[in-house]
Amino acid sequence: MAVYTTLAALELATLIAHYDVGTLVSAKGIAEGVSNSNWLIETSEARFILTMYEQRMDVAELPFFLGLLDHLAAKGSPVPRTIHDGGGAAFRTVGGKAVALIEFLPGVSVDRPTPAQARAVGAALAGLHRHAADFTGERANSLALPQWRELFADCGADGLASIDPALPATVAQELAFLEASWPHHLPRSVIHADLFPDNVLLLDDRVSGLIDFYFACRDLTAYDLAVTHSAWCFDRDGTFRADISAALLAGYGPLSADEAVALPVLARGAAMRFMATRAYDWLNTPADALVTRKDPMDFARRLAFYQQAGAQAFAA
Ligand SMILES: Nc1ncnc2c1ncn2[C@@H]1O[C@H](COP(=O)(O)OP(=O)(O)O)[C@@H](O)[C@H]1O
Ligand SMILES: N[C@@H](CCOP(=O)(O)O)C(=O)O
Repeated sequence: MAVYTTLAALELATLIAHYDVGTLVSAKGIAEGVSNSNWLIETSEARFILTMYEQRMDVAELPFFLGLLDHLAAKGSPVPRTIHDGGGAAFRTVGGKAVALIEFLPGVSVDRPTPAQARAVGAALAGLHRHAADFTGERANSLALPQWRELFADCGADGLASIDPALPATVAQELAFLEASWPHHLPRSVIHADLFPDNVLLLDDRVSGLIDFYFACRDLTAYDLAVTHSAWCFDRDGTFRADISAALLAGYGPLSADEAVALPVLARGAAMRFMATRAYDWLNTPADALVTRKDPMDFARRLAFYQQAGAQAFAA
């Protein structure tokens, strides 16, 4: 459940009155998501998403995230626009917390994509990278290799072993491998960095929304494809879906020779990135917290797959 803060009807109506969007009709908390509080807002004119940024968000970074949404939407990516208030501001403050009103996009997140949907996701990701090319905002990746090492160190060997006895050795070996082989020289761009199925809205085979840009940053472009591959190409039981992989890669389009060679290493990195945050959260989320912890072992198994399959994981 991701509604950490309650907002009284009067507070909501007062907030909405600062925008040229009609009058408040209803507001419902949205249970999905883990990071921020979200409400589905209905006004006399349209639907919107109201996001309240919770403790993990550095408000100084909001202009980057919200500016990126506006830039991509203007270029034609299926990304929600930020609604600006009467004074032109992209976010406001309520009870000491930043809030933004965002365009509501239709569509549903799928659990088990079809190849046609995976192809559309690949194409939408390529479009996002193209459309972001002239975005001037800058944000470094705050969850890159050095931070994975820090997060695993914070977990401690005993903590990792409490998740799985083999995890401390797996993590130590893989960090050493990635630090020695990370392809720092590849082309860079603004990337989404978290394009999981729950961050993509689909209408049949069409991508109607790319959402949740709060990990977006400038990093290796092909790393974004590797993240997306690691998130989309496995069944719930961990089985690799070669058909989804082939469709996602075909939808994305051709990579440079260097990027294609680097994909297996980038995918191992992607698996480690999500193992790191999930393991940290697994050990540090109180039992009575409102959010459901995500299993780090899902990505330990994907890492083992990428280690074993190498380039075969990306065969056409
Ligand atoms: N622009 C949008 N249009 C439609 N639904 C949205 C939009 N933004 C968020 N949502 C809904 O809210 C949920 C949580 O949003 P998300 O940004 O993923 O939160 P979190 O950052 O906490 O994970 C999404 O799963 C989706 O159902
Ligand atoms: N995609 C990440 C979790 C990030 O949460 P989100 O709800 O903000 O996308 C994972 O699966 O570990």
